[in-house]
Amino acid sequence: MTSRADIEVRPVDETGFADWNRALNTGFLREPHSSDEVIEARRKRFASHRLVGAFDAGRCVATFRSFPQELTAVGGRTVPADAVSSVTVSPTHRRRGLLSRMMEQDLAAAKERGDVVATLIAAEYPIYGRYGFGPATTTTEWTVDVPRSGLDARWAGPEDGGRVDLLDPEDVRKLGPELHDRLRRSRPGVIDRDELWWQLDTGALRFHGTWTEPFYAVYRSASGEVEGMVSYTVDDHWGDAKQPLNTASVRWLIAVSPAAERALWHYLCSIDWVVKVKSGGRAPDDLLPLFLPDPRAAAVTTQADWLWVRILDVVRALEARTYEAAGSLVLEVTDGGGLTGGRYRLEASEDGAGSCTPTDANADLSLEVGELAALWLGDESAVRLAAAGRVREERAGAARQADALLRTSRRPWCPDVF
Ligand SMILES: CC(=O)SCCNC(=O)CCNC(=O)[C@H](O)C(C)(C)COP(=O)(O)OP(=O)(O)OC[C@H]1O[C@@H](n2cnc3c(N)ncnc32)[C@H](O)[C@@H]1OP(=O)(O)O
Repeated sequence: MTSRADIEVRPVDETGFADWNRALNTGFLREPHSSDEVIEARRKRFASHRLVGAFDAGRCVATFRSFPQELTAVGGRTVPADAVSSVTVSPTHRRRGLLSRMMEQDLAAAKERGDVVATLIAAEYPIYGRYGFGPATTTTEWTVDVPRSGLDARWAGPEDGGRVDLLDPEDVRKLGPELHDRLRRSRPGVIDRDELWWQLDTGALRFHGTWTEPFYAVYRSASGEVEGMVSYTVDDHWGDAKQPLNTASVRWLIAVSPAAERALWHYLCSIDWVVKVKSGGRAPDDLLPLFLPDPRAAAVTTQADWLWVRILDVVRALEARTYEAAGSLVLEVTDGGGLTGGRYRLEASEDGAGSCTPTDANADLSLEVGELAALWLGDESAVRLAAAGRVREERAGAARQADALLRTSRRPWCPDVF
């Protein structure tokens, strides 16, 4: 076995990209070699990203990629994030510390650059807590049993003067970015989508070899404003008695008004032949079930952690968001990675603004930096974490007070995978 010192971890340039891509496919258990077209598409997609590989005797055996991202905090301000993806270690080289080496280097560089957080979508829950990440949003998928929903099957469009129209991919590339930008500035947990994201989503850039065009529909309000958009596919499934049993699967549905959400869900549930609608990943408090006369027709089929956040700068993270109540709280934050631990006083004022300063005062609440990430976007409850022994109250009632400050009336939502 090669010793740890003989395996080199270094940035990957143009010349090493095909080998890096082969190692990435291998780690994700996909066909190792990609076509030239796919390699070119990925090269284009990752051109501005930071690619790292680990090399044993010249062969790439581990991959890591990070790139600049904007994440919306509570209140609508965005913070610069170091988005981490393409994390793989070949089965021949696992559990020898390669991920730790790549992650520690990347987080140190992100801190140095001034990123406020690092983000990722975890393949498996146990991997990233050790690096200070915590689960900061939850994803929920519903499957709607359409005939049971109680929706009017004769529905012929929104009753509010708005309208739903089908879109072609090129229209999506024109109208989607502005709608998404409006959404992300109002919804904590949403991340930015760049132009290449829209090209990939609409088949203009083909990343995975095969491409099947999905359906796209838009909701416009009575005044003609674009307020919602959905992308979905439908399978072709018929029962033995020749009855249609199709399932519509939402790839994504974004909206900036409840009217748009209502209309798009009703639209999906009214497509002839469709008896099931799979919602795709939503926030756990999504409005979907409430739009159905019988909310039990929407059954939760998936509920899991989604966006993981690693706070790199406690002061800037806590000052970037707004607060639900006025108050003061001293947090003792432990950071095994040595990037942002310490004792901080959080002061939230009546207008919702927060200030955060290092302090020597007695702590109210002690917690790991990953638990702070779980609280930061408002998804988790400090009272719940205290009950589970994951945060410690140094003053009775501190967890309840933390919830009054940090929790939000709506849960955060990250609609994308990256
Ligand atoms: C953001 C994303 O890209 S998510 C995708 C993550 N990638 C995958 O799931 C692909 C398949 N898995 C892999 O490629 C690898 O197993 C990885 C990347 C998850 C881990 O890489 P490794 O080099 O084996 O990790 P490394 O040796 O640095 O492990 C560090 C520690 O994490 C633990 N660990 C690593 N992976 C896991 C896991 N999947 N489950 C539980 N613990 C894990 C190790 O046991 C080790 O613990 P220790 O320090 O107490 O001994």
